[in-house]
This record gives sequence, structure tokens and C-alpha cells, in this order.
Amino acid sequence: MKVTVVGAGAVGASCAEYIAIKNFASEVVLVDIKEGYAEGKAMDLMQTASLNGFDTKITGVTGDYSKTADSDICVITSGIPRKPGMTREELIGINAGIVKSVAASLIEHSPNTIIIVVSNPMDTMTYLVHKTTNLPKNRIIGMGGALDSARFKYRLAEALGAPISDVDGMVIGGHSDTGMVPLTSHATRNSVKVSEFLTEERLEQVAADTKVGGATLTKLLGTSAWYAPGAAVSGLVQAIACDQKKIYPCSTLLEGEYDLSDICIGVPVILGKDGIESIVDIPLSEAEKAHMQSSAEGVRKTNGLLEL
Ligand SMILES: NC(=O)c1ccc[n+]([C@@H]2O[C@H](COP(=O)([O-])OP(=O)(O)OC[C@H]3O[C@@H](n4cnc5c(N)ncnc54)[C@H](O)[C@@H]3O)[C@@H](O)[C@H]2O)c1
Ligand SMILES: O=C(O)C[C@H](O)C(=O)O
Repeated sequence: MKVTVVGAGAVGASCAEYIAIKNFASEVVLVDIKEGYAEGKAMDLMQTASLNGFDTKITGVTGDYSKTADSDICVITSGIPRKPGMTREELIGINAGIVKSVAASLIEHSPNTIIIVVSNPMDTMTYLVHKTTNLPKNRIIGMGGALDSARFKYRLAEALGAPISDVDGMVIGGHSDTGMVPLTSHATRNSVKVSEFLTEERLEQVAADTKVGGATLTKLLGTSAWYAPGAAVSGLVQAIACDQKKIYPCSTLLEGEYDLSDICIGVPVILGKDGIESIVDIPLSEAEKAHMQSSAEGVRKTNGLLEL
């Protein structure tokens, strides 16, 4: 199993590290545009192999896509992150050009690959990959919901005073400060609905904190987060590489599901060796349906800025 990660920055390196530590891939190739940067990150990570007990071979290259040939999975993290006070949508001007050219270079050398898009604004970048490549829709996956759901579970556990392992929950919708749809009505603490333990007001606070999860960290760190994003990507990569058939919320092209078409947005999907193997249609409350539609409007507005 060969995995390429483009962008050896904060998220790309974290993602490569988690993939290696989980020890399921034979090879990870890191690619960056900055001379020597991916090579350096790869060497540093390889020097953790004996300490962390993994056999995955990590290599780094500067812009040489021939070294990525025949990758089973390619992850795109290249592009600029936001600074405090910015929205993800403001990154479109620089990141669209980067994502478009990186996707084309990857597919030239790995025509059968599955692409995971991470660069922001992620739902629009995922749509851009659909519009500018001929990959089938099951092989283009946007990562956002897996991260947002992990943040939701963190906030739920905090509110419940429970261990995170006791909590389950999912966030669908657009990966943006206002577009996320945390499914509080479906969230559980060891099979018991969280509404049995938390007031409606507290649950609303959990949802609000979840939605600004990325912005909160950006304010604290001065740039956006990388540990949880890297771990979330590695979860998606592992689900595909190991044909796990796991459910993750991912950004995918909708063709009527959730009453939406011609848009990439986060919905629950089953991930296996073919990438997105199916979209899971879950019942939403009227409020969640309305929230999903307004989230889609936001994503469409950003998609409208693309020069297609
Ligand atoms: N979808 C998500 O959940 C999620 C989570 C975290 C970050 N992100 C996004 O991921 C992106 C990367 O974030 P980061 O913190 O790793 O940023 P970073 O600046 O640390 O790393 C980005 C890397 O991309 C490289 N790069 C730029 N143009 C390139 C090109 N054409 N080819 C190859 N490499 C190129 C840069 O040299 C840099 O090393 C940002 O757009 C950020 O908003 C998304
Ligand atoms: O917040 C960001 O800009 C990065 C990423 O989308 C995140 O949610 O951490």
C-alpha cells in the first residue's frame, strides 16, 4: 500500500506520522514545493521508526511526482492555512490553483488512485477536483467531518464529565465555522441519548463550540491545527487501505442524496477499498434538514468563486 501526501507542512507531516505509527502502509511519499522540506520531514520521521516501532518507509521529494507513481491513495494538504480572524473561505484565491495543479500531477502518475482532499476551503476544493479531473466520484473524498466529529466528541465528553471512549456523535454539513451540522439528536453516551444527561441549552453550547473548533485553535496557535487533522486523515486512509467499511462523515459529490445535487458536502459514507462505497442516508430532524440546506447554500456561494 503506497500513500502519497502532498504538502509536508503541519498537517501533511502529522498525517504521515500517524499513518506510519499505525503501521498498515508499506510506503508514504511526502511531496512539497519547498526545496528539501519534504526530504527533511521524511528523514526526521524515519528516525522515529525504531522508537515508535513502525516499518513504513517514508521518503520525501521536492516537486518530483514521478516518485509518487502508482500510489493507491493520495492526500492533498498543500496550500496555505488561515491566520486568526480569517475564515477558511478566504483561502480559496491561493489554494484553488494549488489543488488543481497538484491533483492533475498526482493523477498523471497514479491514474487509479483515490484522492483525499484536505486543503481549505475543503468542500469547494473537493468539488474543484471533481470538476477538473475525470476520477469517478467514489475516488474523490473530502476530509472535514471526521475531524469535526472528533471535536464534537471532545466537547460532549467535557460537558458530560465522561470519558471520550463512552461518547459517540457525528458532524455533517460543510466544513466551515457556520456550516457544520453537529447531530446532537443522534449523539449517545454508551447507547443512551446525550439529551438524557444534558439540557438543551448545554447541548446548544456543545454544538456552538464544535462549530468554531478550528477557529478556536487558530486563535490559540496563530495558525490552524494539525494533530487532530492529521489523525483524522490517517483514519480515512486506514479505512480505505484496510477495507474496513467504516462509517465516516466525508465530503462527497451528492446526486440527490439529502435533497442536494451538484455539490460536495459532508455526509456519512462507508469507506472501504474502493473509497466511498456508499452514502448512508440517516433520518434528520426538521431543524437538522434546514441546517443542512443552509450549510449547502454557503458551500455553493464559495463554489461560485471558482474559475471553472
Ligand atoms: N480539511 C481539514 O479538516 C483541514 C484541517 C487542517 C488544515 N487544513 C488545511 O490544510 C492546508 C495545510 O495546512 P497546514 O497547517 O499543513 O499548512 P502548512 O503551511 O504547514 O503546510 C502547507 C504546505 O504546503 C506546501 N505547498 C504549497 N504549495 C504547494 C504545491 N504547489 N505543491 C506542494 N506543496 C505545496 C507548503 O510549502 C507547505 O509546506 C491548509 O489549507 C489548511 O487550511 C484542512
Ligand atoms: O480551522 C482551520 O482553518 C483548519 C481546519 O479546517 C480545522 O478545522 O482545523
